[in-house]
Amino acid sequence: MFELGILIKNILEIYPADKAEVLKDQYLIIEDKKIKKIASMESCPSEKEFSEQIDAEGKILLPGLINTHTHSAMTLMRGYADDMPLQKWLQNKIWPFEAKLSEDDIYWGTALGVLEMLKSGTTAFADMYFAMDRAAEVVAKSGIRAVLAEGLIEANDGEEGLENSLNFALEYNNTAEGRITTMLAPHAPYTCSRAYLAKITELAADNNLAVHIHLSETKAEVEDFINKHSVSPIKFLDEFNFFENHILAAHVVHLEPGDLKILKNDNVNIAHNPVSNAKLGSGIAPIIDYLAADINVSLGTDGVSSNNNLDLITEARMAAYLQKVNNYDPSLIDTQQLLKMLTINGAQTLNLSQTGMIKEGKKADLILIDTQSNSFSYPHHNNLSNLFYAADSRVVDTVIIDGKIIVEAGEIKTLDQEKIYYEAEKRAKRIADKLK
Ligand SMILES: CSC[C@H]1O[C@@H](n2cnc3c(O)ncnc32)[C@H](O)[C@@H]1O
Ligand SMILES: [Zn+2]
Repeated sequence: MFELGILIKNILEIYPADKAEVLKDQYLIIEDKKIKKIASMESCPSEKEFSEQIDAEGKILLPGLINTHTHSAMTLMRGYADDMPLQKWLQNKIWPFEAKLSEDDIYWGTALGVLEMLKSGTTAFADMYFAMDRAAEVVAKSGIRAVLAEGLIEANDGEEGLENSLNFALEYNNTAEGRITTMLAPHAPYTCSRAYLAKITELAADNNLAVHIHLSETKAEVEDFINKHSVSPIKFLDEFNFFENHILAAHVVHLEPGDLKILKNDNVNIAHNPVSNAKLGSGIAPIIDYLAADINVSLGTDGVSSNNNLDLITEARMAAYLQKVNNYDPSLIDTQQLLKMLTINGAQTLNLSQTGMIKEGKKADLILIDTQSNSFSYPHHNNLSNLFYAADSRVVDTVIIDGKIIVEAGEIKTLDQEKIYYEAEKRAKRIADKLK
């Protein structure tokens, strides 16, 4: 049947993200999954010409937010392991819990993560975890966009795991009507050997796949690495051309001399995770230096166990505040930069160049923010300021992905929220009880 498209009318303001300009009193037409037209309400066509229409009075339109580093199923570990440093947290609490996860647990943990991401305005995310075929089921059902990768820890996964992760990446790339793409994902240079990482580098190049990795997250990790290998993790990877593929490097908090030059020359994409870095006491990534060097910086939440939510609006606030306080300079990282990190930069990081901005011809991944919501606060001098400095994700009203309305008036249309809460609670308790 011929699809008539969606009309969004009376949009208070549009923030395109690729330019600082704010468009006021607009309408936008979505057709065939894409943004067909953006224009002033003065020339708005009749709503009869459309199959669906949204009245966006009092609402502002933004590109969908992009979470460039998470482990969705870790929602099951929310509140299970707080107030610990990274290695102790992983070794004493997280890895023992993960060893007890079944594939169904991962399905329901991912479902809880995706539900929370959608309701908080995230339209695309990058996930590194286990049993990603089950995560892919959730992505397909929910309508979200995702870049999925099977995480690899050499001691657990070995050659067989590597082969499986490649098979997953090849089989699932460009599935769910194109909403799922894939990467390879060695966990970190301290859990994978040179030979293993070199093999992944070769496989990524041969199969045109990007690579997602945790990199230089804590001071102790970098110091231990240097003691063992005599060079920093970044220099170590550079020695066998790891960075020649498209790289999504999560964290990148602690640099050694020479590292910044490598990141810049090799166009490494950095997923900055300020809340997780703060909570685990890992430090503050020098993103001001990255941005000054024209390195692409986007934002990620990391897993819920180190955050403890998936709210990119509060993540952005933390990103700005940490740079301001750490450098004694309140002018650092303004709201337009936050918007860019959450959208265009995220799209570049995930190789999703058709998303991340509001422009005719781009994919219709869009969110409407309700400026009348209690959480948005008053007065309204500057709506982007209220969004990032006063609000939280409860202000998200509508989420559209690939031209489809997924969240309407704050309610999810594609997933069974009550069932997800029930399953997540039951499964998280079962594992925690076993580990007591
Ligand atoms: C191999 S799948 C991903 C693996 O990473 C673990 N993880 C979660 N958060 C972090 C982090 O901040 N640094 C390092 N590793 C992390 C997760 O629990 C999985 O085991
Ligand atoms: Zn992580």
